[in-house]
Amino acid sequence: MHTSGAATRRCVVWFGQPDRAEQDALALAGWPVRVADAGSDGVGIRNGDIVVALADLRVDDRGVHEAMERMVAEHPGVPWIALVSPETPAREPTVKRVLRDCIDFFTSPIDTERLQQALARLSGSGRLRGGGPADIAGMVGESRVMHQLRATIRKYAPVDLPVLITGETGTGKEVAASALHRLSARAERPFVPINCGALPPNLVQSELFGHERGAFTGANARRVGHIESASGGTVFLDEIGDLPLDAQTSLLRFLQEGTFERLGSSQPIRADVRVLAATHVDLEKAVAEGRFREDLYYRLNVLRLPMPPLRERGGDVELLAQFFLEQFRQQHRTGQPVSFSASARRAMRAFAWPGNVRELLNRVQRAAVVAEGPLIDTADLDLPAQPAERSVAAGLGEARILAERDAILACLRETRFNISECARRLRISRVTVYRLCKKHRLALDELR
Ligand SMILES: Nc1ncnc2c1ncn2[C@@H]1O[C@H](COP(=O)(O)OP(=O)(O)OP(=O)(O)O)[C@@H](O)[C@H]1O
Repeated sequence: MHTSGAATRRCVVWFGQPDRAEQDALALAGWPVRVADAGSDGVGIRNGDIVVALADLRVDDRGVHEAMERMVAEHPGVPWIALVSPETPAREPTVKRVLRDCIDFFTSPIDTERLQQALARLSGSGRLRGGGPADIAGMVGESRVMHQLRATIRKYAPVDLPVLITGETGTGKEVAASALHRLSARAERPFVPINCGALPPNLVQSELFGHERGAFTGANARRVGHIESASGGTVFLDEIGDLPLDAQTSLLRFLQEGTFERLGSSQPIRADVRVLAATHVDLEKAVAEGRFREDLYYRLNVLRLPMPPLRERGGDVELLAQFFLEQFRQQHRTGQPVSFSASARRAMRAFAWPGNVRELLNRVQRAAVVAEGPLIDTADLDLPAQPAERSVAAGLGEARILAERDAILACLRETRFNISECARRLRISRVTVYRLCKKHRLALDELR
């Protein structure tokens, strides 16, 4: 990628050909422009950079559009804004796909003032962060599926519609719901999570919508329900499949009309609340079996967010394990253990994680307590051991090489690719870190 402009903490990477006035206007607003070519190797994010990418589609050139489509698809974690002109073939499938993946678009002549405002809004919304494992606060993961998930969350957050979050238990559905809230215009208002499965069936209506005094035996005072208390904000209905049918009917009415009634009252109350729902059961099956209202299902299922199981997130399992270990060490002010042995890492990678991220968190916390030395081992995690087949079969020489590669890669990940820190931990020089990366064909740019 060829770039112009100085190294910076935040910048616009403009894939295309901005004119001088456009570049100057953004630079003056504190957004230096790096001009880049869509056919280049990547967005060129340097460590800690905060980047917005502009997909300049103002030329009628199929090659450029195809390159842009590849670039946008390969960097779902970056917010993209499209620039179009009357020359842009907006009906071309390639162009349509780029536009679909962008969070906003501007038409030529570009209103740079409005563009500056859009960039300022993006900064203010907390949607822009430097690259790093916790790109959306509390959501760790660098795998492709997690980048895609974060891009979808950013896209759904500002749209004031229900989102149905699906996925196995412990995949982070509540973490995602909280992110959708924090990245929305409702962020300053309440976020109210409700576990529908934990509510006693006879109290669900009252818990959700409140009750008047005397509405039922024991209702000694008026009570405001969760929906009303979330006014202006977001409710997150976890385990929505467990909602009894009468509460489903009230919820449907609320979603359709924006009103509800407290139990024991016929006075409709209006509340402005966004509804997010989650399920780990097959809601379609519940509909087919008559346990869940079909009309409510369609209302909730406007935008769908499937959470990937941990076993499909590749190296994220190690990243998350190290994250939880560091959290534990900070909370409990303990010095040891500091990391995981190579066999523990193999075991974590091979395990199917039926309880997903929550199970990993629990196992790491337990292991942090029981481990004796500086490294958590497979037995501390109570996981089945995985033989290091390749090393044994290949003899000692190759085993040493593989161990060296594993150690350097693990340390790079733990230090989030901070070369100086990695060198310090391994007690080698920075030059040696680079030399070993070259020797083991570890492409730092790609791994980052
Ligand atoms: N990507 C992630 N990064 C860091 N922590 C995570 C991540 N995903 C989940 N967690 C943590 O894992 C635990 C389980 O997450 P959460 O409660 O959001 O899962 P869930 O899918 O809602 O579970 P359930 O189906 O049981 O309701 C929480 O402690 C959460 O903070």
